[in-house]
Amino acid sequence: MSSNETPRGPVDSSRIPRYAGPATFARLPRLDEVGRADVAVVGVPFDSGVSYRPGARFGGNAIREASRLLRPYNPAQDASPFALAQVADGGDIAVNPFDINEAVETVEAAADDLLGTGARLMTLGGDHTIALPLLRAVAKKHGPVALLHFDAHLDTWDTYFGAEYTHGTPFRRAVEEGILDTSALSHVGTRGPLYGRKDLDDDEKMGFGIVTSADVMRRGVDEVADQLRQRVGDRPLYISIDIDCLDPAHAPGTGTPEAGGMTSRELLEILRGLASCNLVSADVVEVAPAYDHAEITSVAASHTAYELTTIMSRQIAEARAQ
Ligand SMILES: N=C(N)NCCCC(=O)O
Ligand SMILES: [Zn+2]
Ligand SMILES: [Zn+2]
Repeated sequence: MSSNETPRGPVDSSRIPRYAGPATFARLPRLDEVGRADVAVVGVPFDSGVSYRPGARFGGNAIREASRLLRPYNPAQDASPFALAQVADGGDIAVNPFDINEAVETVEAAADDLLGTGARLMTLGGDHTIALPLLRAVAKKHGPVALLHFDAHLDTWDTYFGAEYTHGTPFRRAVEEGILDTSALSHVGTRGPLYGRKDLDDDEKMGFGIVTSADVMRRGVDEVADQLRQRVGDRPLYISIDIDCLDPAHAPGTGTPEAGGMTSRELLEILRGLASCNLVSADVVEVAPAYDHAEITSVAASHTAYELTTIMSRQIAEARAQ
């Protein structure tokens, strides 16, 4: 879309029932219907990197289904994200479920292609393994990026069963590869048992700060968002959201749930507090609908992706206006 074209928005749910027709994210047009997008929403049906319950390969489509109820105006950010920029659903990246190395390469290549069109990426579903190839692609474009990683887990472990590419190891690999700006890294929502104290020591050496779920509760969302904003500054920022950052009460449909997590309200409010950051791409991973009830998890994930796309659309519109 060039700057003088009006973005094509979602199907009007006051005219066509929102439960009718195939699901795209927020009932937006498909990418092939609009040619190119400022924000491409893409599913990644991959879960061969999990260490416990499988099922995140179905996350992207569950989030699309739950996103039928999203409406075009976001009052929390005073913005109509799909009118400010062209947001479109780019479908799924077809990854090999039997070969993790090949899957990682496929995700990176698909992300390269989409970023090469000038789009920012909002990926849906998959297990956390996919953050590594997505970060590789983003870093090729922007250089090493700041990372805010919302998760119960550190995901900076080394290997599982000798495997380097798993959902517990993407951010150690990313630090090793030099694709993260190690002066601006933070986990948010961390909690639960670890393998040993060394997990935390290693993580700190890699440059990560930690805001635990208990910190969010004690200090409150505004103070946490302020601190994260300061840490990130105006660096290009990637936000990776493992839905298990939420308490299992707010996100039961996930593969490695841990008690004592954030509420969906806390997560959404922290994200809104990051609206001024230079968000270049984001993911929402680890939604495993087979363990969900009443779409609790996929509704939370769809609203999370909505806040993230709103941040990106606002920034695209602001940059155009300058
Ligand atoms: N990235 C997620 N969701 N979980 C990582 C858990 C790794 C483990 O089994 O210790
Ligand atoms: Zn996790
Ligand atoms: Zn994770």
